[in-house]
Amino acid sequence: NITLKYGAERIGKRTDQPMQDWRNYGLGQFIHWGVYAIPGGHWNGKYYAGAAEWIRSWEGMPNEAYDNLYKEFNPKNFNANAWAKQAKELGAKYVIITTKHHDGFCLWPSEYTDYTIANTPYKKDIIGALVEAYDKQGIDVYLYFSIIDWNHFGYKSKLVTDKDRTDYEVFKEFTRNQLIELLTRYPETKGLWFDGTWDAAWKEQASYVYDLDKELREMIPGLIIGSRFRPDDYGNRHFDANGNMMGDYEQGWERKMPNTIEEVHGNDWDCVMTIPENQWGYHSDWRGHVKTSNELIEMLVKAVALDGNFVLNFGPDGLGTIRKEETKLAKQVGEWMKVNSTAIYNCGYLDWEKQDWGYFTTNRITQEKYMVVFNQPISGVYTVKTKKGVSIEKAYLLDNPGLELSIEKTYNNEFLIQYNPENHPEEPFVMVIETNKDQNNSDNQYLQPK
Ligand SMILES: C[C@@H]1N[C@@H](C(=O)NCc2ccccc2)[C@H](O)[C@@H]1O
Repeated sequence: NITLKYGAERIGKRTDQPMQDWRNYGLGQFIHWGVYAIPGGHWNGKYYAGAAEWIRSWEGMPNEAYDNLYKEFNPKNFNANAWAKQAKELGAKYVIITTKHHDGFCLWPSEYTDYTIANTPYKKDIIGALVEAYDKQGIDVYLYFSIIDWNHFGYKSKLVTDKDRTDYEVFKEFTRNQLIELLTRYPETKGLWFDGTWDAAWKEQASYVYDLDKELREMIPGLIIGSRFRPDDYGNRHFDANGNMMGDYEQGWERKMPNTIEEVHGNDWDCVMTIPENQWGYHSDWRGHVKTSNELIEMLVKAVALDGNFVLNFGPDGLGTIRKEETKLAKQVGEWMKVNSTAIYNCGYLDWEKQDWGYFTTNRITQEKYMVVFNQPISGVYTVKTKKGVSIEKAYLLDNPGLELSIEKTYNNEFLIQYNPENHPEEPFVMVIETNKDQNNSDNQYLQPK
């Protein structure tokens, strides 16, 4: 073990209520919105092949042109309540909203820079409107904040000269001021989702970030911050020099997912996912693969089955409209959630052997167990290998509890559930299974001591 002053503050999961609530969300919504939505991945009639929110870094976009775009930002179709209502129908339990992306443009009227919504034709506080709207829908609000800030003179990716260092000190105080300002203006905030912390300059700031982390957490008790914020004494992020995770959950799964529980290392984690291959901000010409609702549902279920949360990204356009492809997917996923969210909310990993037909999830409160089916076996036989001494006593469809499914027990304690759906559901479905160990099993209620 290496002695660290700024390493992991805790070993193992946080057990307080705000973190348990976070752990039980299952599904979240990411919103990437800002000035980059105006060009939408094009400039001067040319197509930008990168991620739309990075267009300022493209040689086809002169910095001076980009840095004046905010003077046109006037999203006349923006309706915070409509966005929050759509998120509710999607079934999202929390939302992560970009307050400031790498370009440094602030969607709130920050007093620490002029590069904010207050100095656009729109003028009004976008973050305030969204926090209020999502709160009204009962959706917890988390704020995305980019440490990278291409607009601030003091931001540096690496510190070479003395001037870099003195400028960077100004940038560090600016960053601290903006974060305190955000938590002061929006005390409903449940957590901060930091991004853009991979620079060498930031990785040298272990003690400053440690102190800032502590200061922010003291402002809002229970505040949740992931592993993409603090560097340890040696500049490691996510995991310190002893391999212990820093922060409250692992934030490394961006557009990718773990495949096994071993890769999760017993930590909480989120997967943040784009609908196209790699576009977070609005791009008017999505190229490559656009995920279907069934692909997104399988990612969501896989995340929950491996004890994580799945956060689906939406990139509204320059006028504040959520594009039709995203609206359609939100509706499709939401319809599936209306029927099947019992296997998602408050659910997590069940340590039974993964089977080809799909994923197990279990409710952390009731211990109820679910089989979420994506691959119907031609045989109609669903194999379940339980733990020693655990037998399956009942199996039925979540959306048709009256239809009990037949169960065969093999000699080596495997259970074969038979189900040949007449209607071959064209979408994933859920089976509920009851075991001899379940409190909620009707027979057991009489067997348990009074
Ligand atoms: C959540 C996304 N993160 C931003 C990004 O720059 N990702 C690229 C990246 C992803 C992982 C490690 C380093 C860099 C994207 O612009 C989105 O905001």
